[in-house]
Amino acid sequence: MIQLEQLTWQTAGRTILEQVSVSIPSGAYATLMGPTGCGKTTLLEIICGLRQPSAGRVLLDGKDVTGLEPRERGIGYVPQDLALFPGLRVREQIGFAPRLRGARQAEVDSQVNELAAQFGISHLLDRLPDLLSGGEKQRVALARALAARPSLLLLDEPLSALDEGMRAEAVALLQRVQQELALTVLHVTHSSSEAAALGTLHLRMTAGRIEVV
Ligand SMILES: Nc1ncnc2c1ncn2[C@@H]1O[C@H](COP(=O)(O)OP(=O)(O)OP(=O)(O)O)[C@@H](O)[C@H]1O
Repeated sequence: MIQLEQLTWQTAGRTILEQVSVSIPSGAYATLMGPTGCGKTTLLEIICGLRQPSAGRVLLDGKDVTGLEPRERGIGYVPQDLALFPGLRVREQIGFAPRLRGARQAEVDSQVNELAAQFGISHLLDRLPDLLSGGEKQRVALARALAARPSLLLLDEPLSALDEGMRAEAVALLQRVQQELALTVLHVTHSSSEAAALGTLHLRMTAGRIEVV
């Protein structure tokens, strides 16, 4: 369960988010749409702790996480540009969070292999990100986010770089992963068909506010 309470974010004299309050129940697949520049990425970054709100609170399963570091929040984040680490091979990207948790090598390897199989990227484990296609990068970024074993997954337009066929495949993959892992998802998209296919809760942001549609 994510609860956003009266979140406000101001910068350079502009109010981008204005007292945004919304609850997303555990296990929901929430989609968030809204015009470009309205503050969707800003909201995701506040939820995962990459930005501090000017006011308001973020609660995860009833716990106030507003002051916690990103890695203390148990949130998986796939940013718009995917942000793969340039010098790391796919196995190191996916193994990053388990390593950070202090997992032993055998445990890291087994988790990397399991996620790679789940995402159909086992044959790519020794590649650097420069040598991956857009769709392959997107799968690696998702696998890397899930390696942190999050209960909440934040996705910022994760399918926008994909062609129609790959997008349909990715939608099916997201549905399967969300159900298998009982994840709560907040997925930003500009595509109403993507939102309709995936969402169990539809949110719209306009003029710094969010409403359920
Ligand atoms: N660090 C910053 N300093 C000043 N303005 C910023 C900063 N970060 C974001 N903004 C502004 O805040 C607004 C919201 O940006 P944000 O990236 O959250 O929008 P968005 O809804 O995700 O857009 P898009 O759909 O195009 O990805 C934009 O007008 C942007 O220019």
